Amino acid sequence: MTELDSLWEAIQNSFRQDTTPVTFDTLIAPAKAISLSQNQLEIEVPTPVHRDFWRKNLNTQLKDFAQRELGRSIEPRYILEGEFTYTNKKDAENTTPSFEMDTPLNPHYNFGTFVVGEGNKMAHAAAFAVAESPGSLYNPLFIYGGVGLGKTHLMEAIGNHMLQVNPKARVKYVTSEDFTNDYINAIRNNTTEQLREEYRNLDLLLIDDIQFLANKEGTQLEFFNTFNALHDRKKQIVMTSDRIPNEIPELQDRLVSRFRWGLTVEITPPDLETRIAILRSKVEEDHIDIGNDTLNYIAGQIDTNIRELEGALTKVQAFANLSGDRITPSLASQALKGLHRAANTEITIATIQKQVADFYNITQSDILGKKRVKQIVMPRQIAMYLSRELTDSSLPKIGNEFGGKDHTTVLHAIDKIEAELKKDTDLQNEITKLKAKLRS
Ligand SMILES: Nc1ncnc2c1ncn2[C@@H]1O[C@H](COP(=O)(O)OP(=O)(O)OP(=O)(O)O)[C@@H](O)[C@H]1O
Repeated sequence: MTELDSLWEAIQNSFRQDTTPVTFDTLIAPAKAISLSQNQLEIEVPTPVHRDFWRKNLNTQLKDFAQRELGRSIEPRYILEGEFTYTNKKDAENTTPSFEMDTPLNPHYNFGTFVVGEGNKMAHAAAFAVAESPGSLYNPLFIYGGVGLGKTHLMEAIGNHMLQVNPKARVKYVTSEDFTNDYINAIRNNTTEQLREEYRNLDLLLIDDIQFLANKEGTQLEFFNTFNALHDRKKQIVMTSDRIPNEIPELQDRLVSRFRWGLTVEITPPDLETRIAILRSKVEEDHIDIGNDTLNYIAGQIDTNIRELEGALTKVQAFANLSGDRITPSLASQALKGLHRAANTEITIATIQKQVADFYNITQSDILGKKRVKQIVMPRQIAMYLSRELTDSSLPKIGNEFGGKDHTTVLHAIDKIEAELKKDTDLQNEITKLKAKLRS
């Protein structure tokens, strides 16, 4: 008989004497010891109910019995039958659960390198205030806006600032997908307690792209609990998203309402001056010799996404390096030919309204107006739906551009069209045609 077998037999006997036969037969006997190391005993249980029961009601006794038998203390670990474990999967031996590997902050993402302009000044001020007094001013801070507008930059700047003031601060940056994966791995590896401990002992949690929690109920619950634990202890939470909390589909109301406890700020696309200033700060930082006229030209080409703006600058530089020519507006224009075309075909809400109005033989002012007749209501809803699909605009912005309508009206329109599209093939064809026209 191995040490493991004799230990388990002794433990089972002790439990048999200490509990009722029913409890023993239903909850204790089905558990099996599967491995024993210096300080860990792995026990396989058939269902999560068994696992919970062992953890809650039998853990202390189990440790006492084992200590008595072995003369040393061991930590029990419960594994669901058939579940993945590190010890029985050789190839996973060197894998540590991902939540132990903090994503390091990008040192470039700090307040010093962030150019403040009209579209981001409120978000910048809020982020800075939070970095200066974490946990007390705006908690959570929720930053939302379109793609590539500096949300992650600002969020990480808060983390970098906090670490500068206190290098020992526990700061964690994750995307909501990382959070989901951490959670799934923890369930699979039976390490949810460690995961919780790790997240709930942070000083600052930065969670990026929170919209990806949509439809993930279990993760939302875990996040809800993490949120509460941090918030109760006045630890700062910062989130980013491409939209406001109540526009995130299938996000539980209790999360939405908690996200509103702090401050929600929007970042909107930068105006021309800010785009030029961003480019200028980048060329200064990288010591690139490039004149203002060229910077103005590049900034004029890309107006919605700062990542693309930076990409355009890199493209122009690469083009100049290859050709050996000086960087001028005309060289930039050659380098950005493809981009230029893309910028020209960018779809705006106004173009959508016009195309939809033409398509259904109504006027653009019908689309913007309030008439409730069917021939107008449906095209109006289609135009709202397409605005959401084909532009980066938020619901409030769309509402605004449709004659100052409330964002809930827009949301209702989108839901309505989505529902119709599932069953109405004529509508499907019409929308396909409209999209093709808009993209041509
Ligand atoms: N105001 C700014 N000043 C300087 N650089 C900026 C500014 N805003 C954005 N950037 C730069 O633009 C790039 C994209 O920014 P970032 O990744 O923060 O955008 P995002 O809003 O998080 O995008 P996504 O929605 O794709 O996650 C980064 O390199 C960032 O440093």
